[in-house]
Amino acid sequence: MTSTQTAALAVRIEDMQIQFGSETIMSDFHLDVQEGEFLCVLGASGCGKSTTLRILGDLIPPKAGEVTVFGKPPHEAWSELAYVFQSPRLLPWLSARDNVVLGMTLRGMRGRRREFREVAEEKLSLLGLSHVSRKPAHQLSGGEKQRVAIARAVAVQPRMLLMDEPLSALDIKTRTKLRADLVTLWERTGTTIVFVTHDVEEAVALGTRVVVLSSRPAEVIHDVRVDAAQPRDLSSMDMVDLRRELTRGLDPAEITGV
Ligand SMILES: Nc1ncnc2c1ncn2[C@@H]1O[C@H](COP(=O)(O)OP(=O)(O)OP(=O)(O)O)[C@@H](O)[C@H]1O
Repeated sequence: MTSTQTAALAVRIEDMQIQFGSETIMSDFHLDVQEGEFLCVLGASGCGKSTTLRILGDLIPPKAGEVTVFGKPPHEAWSELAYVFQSPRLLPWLSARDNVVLGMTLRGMRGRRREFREVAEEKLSLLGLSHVSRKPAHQLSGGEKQRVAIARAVAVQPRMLLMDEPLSALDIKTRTKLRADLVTLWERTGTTIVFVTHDVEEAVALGTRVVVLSSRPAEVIHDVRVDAAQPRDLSSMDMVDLRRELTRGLDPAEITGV
């Protein structure tokens, strides 16, 4: 591999082993993510998707193997990442805007509070939330809260967003709207996104690339580039075929959106 290719790599996972007690979740696992990619990760329940995100974010170490994020070990790269989880994890008594500001403060970003608020307003506006920016988080709907969580993650200007089933708790209408917002966000910022989901339709709606992991020990059983322009027609034959292809080798009980 040339140095130019290395520079374009956001994530490199080589021979990674994950073990909890006597259980081997992954052994010799490989995955590369290119900078700027919107990678969707599908896979059997318990195959290690969330654990892999935690390893990238330096929350836990792998048992063995080499993991680099932007060419560095995860403990040197964590400040370039931001997480979005399935639940929004906001402080309920703070306004939407101040939850975003808090994220920037906790990240140790330098600046005046007024500047932080301006950035927060801008990110909330990008996600269609200007009208609720002063509302306390506990008064927001589930979809609004998750948007605030995404705005909070984006406000720290991460080079990579790690998203762990961020839309799965939302109703279909909100989910569909948020998918479109996420694509807009990705197009405008160019941030690398690694997005874990159980929903095949969601993966093909969002990703520039979709990988599917087998159950333990997990390995990549499908790795597909999705070149279709956004917004995508999910009922087109190409998309229907792609959804079928991606579900081969997966337990139908563990996935949705086929
Ligand atoms: N801290 C831990 N201690 C022990 N076992 C763990 C720990 N964290 C995860 N596991 C186990 O490791 C396996 C992989 O977990 P992980 O959450 O990464 O799976 P996943 O692919 O994200 O699953 P799902 O799709 O169901 O969310 C599971 O069997 C889980 O029970």
